[in-house]
Amino acid sequence: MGYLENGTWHDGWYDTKSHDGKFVRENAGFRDWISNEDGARFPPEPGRYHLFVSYACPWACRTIIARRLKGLEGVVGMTIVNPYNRENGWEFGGFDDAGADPLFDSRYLYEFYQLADPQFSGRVTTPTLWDNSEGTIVSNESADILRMFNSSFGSLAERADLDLCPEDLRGQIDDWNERIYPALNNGVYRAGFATSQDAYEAAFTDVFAMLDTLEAHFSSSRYLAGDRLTEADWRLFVTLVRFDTVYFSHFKCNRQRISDYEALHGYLRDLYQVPGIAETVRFDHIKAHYYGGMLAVNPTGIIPRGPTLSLSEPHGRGGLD
Ligand SMILES: N[C@@H](CCC(=O)N[C@@H](CS)C(=O)NCC(=O)O)C(=O)O
Repeated sequence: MGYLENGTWHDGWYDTKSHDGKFVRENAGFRDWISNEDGARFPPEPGRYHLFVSYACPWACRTIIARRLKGLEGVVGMTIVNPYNRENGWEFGGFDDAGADPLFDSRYLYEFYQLADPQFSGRVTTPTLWDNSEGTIVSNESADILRMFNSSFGSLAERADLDLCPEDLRGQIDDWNERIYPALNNGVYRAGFATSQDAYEAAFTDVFAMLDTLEAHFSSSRYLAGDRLTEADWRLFVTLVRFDTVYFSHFKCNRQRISDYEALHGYLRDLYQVPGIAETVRFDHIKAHYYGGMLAVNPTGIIPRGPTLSLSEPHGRGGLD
């Protein structure tokens, strides 16, 4: 884990000291947009863009899921990085299904950031969306990449008809996203990376208040917004699916497991069983990354064997609206 400063790599953990022990996530360094509008700098083109992702990373998995569901696999290339993220950050190869760099044969993901901006200062994160034509990074913000994959590729997407962010549900989707991101998606990280008791407890309270809210919602509704799966569900799914294996123990979010919540657990299984999704959930990468890579949180690097999950059991949610 580290960062670039004026284009030079430094090994280093997050600075919580200057925030009273709180973990504060940095904004993404690249936030351009693939667009089908006339004259766009980054127009949709088959084979032009490449996605660098970690199967361990919930933010990256949002984009893996969108690429999969939209049928963009033949249009946007993808390389899985090694899950450990140690002193040189994200690295190519050396783990089951982690690929070599297909473009420049580099060793580390930070080399792409140096190519995009030789003076770049900031963190090197997954997902990273690379543009082969300009030789630069379009975006390393998953929320934006998710929206680009949903709507910027038009008929290049095999499932151009599938809209993960339909106009009539946009307000509800944005509202859920704005509530779930700080309290839960990032809340588990705020709990796990806190270096003061107060910061940890505030995050813990937010995480379980949100899970309780969601449990009540899913007791009578099948999905977050309307009667369809939307982007808001997939953004939530990537956190829920890691919860019992990682966030409960490693990040100390241990009031309850998702499997202790009846409706949330059914909802999680419902989404896990959507065709194509289970393959995006790689617990070998997830455990290696969190337990084996975050030595500031787990200094021995020991990877726990459990827990046993039941994500493929019947979800029983077909009767809900
Ligand atoms: N806002 C970013 C956050 C991405 C992010 O923080 N990814 C983590 C992996 S789960 C990462 O690459 N961390 C490396 C670092 O912070 O140095 C997004 O949603 O795309």
